[in-house]
Parts: sequence; C-alpha cells; structure tokens
Amino acid sequence: MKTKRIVIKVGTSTLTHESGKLNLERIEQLVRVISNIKNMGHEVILVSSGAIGVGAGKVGLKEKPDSVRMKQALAAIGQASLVSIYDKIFKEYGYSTGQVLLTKFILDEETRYNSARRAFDAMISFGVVPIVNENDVISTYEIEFGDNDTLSATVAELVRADLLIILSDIDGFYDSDPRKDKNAKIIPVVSEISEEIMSCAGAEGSSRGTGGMKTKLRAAKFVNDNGIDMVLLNGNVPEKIYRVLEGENIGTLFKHKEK
Ligand SMILES: Nc1ncnc2c1ncn2[C@@H]1O[C@H](COP(=O)(O)OP(=O)(O)O)[C@@H](O)[C@H]1O
Ligand SMILES: N[C@@H](CCC(=O)OP(=O)(O)O)C(=O)O
Repeated sequence: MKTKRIVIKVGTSTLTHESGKLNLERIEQLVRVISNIKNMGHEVILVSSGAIGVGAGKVGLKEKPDSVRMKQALAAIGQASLVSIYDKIFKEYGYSTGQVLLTKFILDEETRYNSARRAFDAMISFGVVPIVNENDVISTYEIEFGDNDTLSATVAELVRADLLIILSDIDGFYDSDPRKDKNAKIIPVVSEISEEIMSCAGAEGSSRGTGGMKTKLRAAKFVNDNGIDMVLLNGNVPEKIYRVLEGENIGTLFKHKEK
C-alpha cells in the first residue's frame, strides 16, 4: 500500500456552522470515512482544530476573542466536548481514540521528540485514532504553533506519514483568494512552493479559521521537503478522501520532489 499512514487535518471552518456550534453531520461523515479507511488497512492520525470555536459556542460568544488568555480558556472548554464527540462516534464504528495535545516544546529536544514519536507509534499499533491539537492552555507566543496547519505538518513528519491531507472550506489552492477574486482559478498540482505561489495566498483565513492559506503553503513546503505529499481538499464532502486515495487529482496536490 503506497499511502499507508495518513495524517488528516480538519479546520474549524469545516467542523463548525457559522453559528460557531459543531456541524455534527460533517463530523459524523468524517469519522465514518476515517473508520472505513482504517478498515481498508490505512493508519490515520487526525489533527483537529475547533476547540476555540466550540468553546466560544459553548459560552455563547459570537466571535473569537482577541486575547490569548480568553482563547486559552475557550480552547480548554471546547476541547473536552470536541474529543468526547469524536470518541463517541468513533466507538460506533468500533474504534477508540487517544487525545494528544502538543506544543512546540517537542521540537526543542530530541528526548521529547522521540518520546512523542514512540507514543504515536504505540497508539497506532493499538489501532486507535490519535486526535491531535495544540495544547493551547500552556502555549505562549514562544512555544505555540499558532495554527494547526503547521502542527499537522510537524505531526506528519514526526510519524513519518506517507500523506498529509488538509481539509478546509475551499476546493483547493487558487491563483488568488477565490472569496475576493471571482476569476480565481484552481491549481491542481504544485511541485514547488515558489515566491510566486506564496504571493497567491491571502494572509487571512475565514472568520472561524485561523491560519488562512499562507500557513497551509508553509505546511506543504515543510512536508514536501521531508518527502511527504500534501493534498488540500474541501472538507464539505469527507467522502472525497476516498477519491484522493484512489489516485484522483482533486483539490490541490503539493507534490514532493523525488530524490
Ligand atoms: N490562494 C488561495 N486559494 C484558496 N483559498 C485562499 C487563498 N488565499 C486565501 N484563501 C482563503 O483561505 C481560507 C481557508 O483558510 P482558513 O479559513 O484558515 O481555513 P481552515 O479553518 O480550514 O484552516 C479560504 O476560505 C480562503 O478564503
Ligand atoms: N488549537 C486551535 C486551532 C486553531 C486553528 O489553527 O484553526 P484552523 O485555522 O481552523 O485550523 C483550536 O483547536 O481552536
């Protein structure tokens, strides 16, 4: 199997409604697809955003607050619900989950890095689905990934994944932000993250997302440099993941260079 180990990152905009509350239908579909992919013999690590968004929904905030302290509190409030919902649905399909909260600390020292790698390998050997997020409560500016695109790329390298799939609220990478430019055209394959490609990405994400397209391109560059392909796909229909695994070019494929 060419793509045995897959890291799937799902963004807040895919997991929540505009109200900020969870899109349960979407989560059900995603979990069903991941469970089915595991039944086919793939190993899946899920990097899920949404804690801050869900936390905001739980306490009745319409917008994400600016202050780090508030975001941290909302992340803690939201993460508990997020993971318990994933765990409940995965259980229906016969799979268990494990919660992994990471900070950039894992990159500082070989010991921590290797320890995280071993824990992932052990979890995967039990057949469970690791569900990863940043540990926002202890993250400060110096140690935060800041966005889960970067985190997912780090995890893909850490677990030596064969493929990183980033699910977002857009069909792929365009030559300019399609929300601002009606003539924007999708780019099906990117083989080099050049300055020109970087300049096509808008800095801002949607009101619910955090990273925007720039962090997704940086994630693509990082995994490509480490020999891993990345696919950016719309998460609105999680079944599209099957088509990616069948080799169809949907979304945007960021292809690593063969050495
Ligand atoms: N060149 C581009 N191609 C596609 N989307 C872009 C581009 N530049 C900026 N964007 C914006 O990036 C958004 C996705 O990022 P974000 O809101 O952070 O999503 P997520 O929550 O999935 O991480 C899209 O909705 C789109 O408006
Ligand atoms: N740790 C944060 C992730 C924030 C983030 O990167 O969001 P997104 O741009 O939707 O992937 C959370 O769970 O809300």
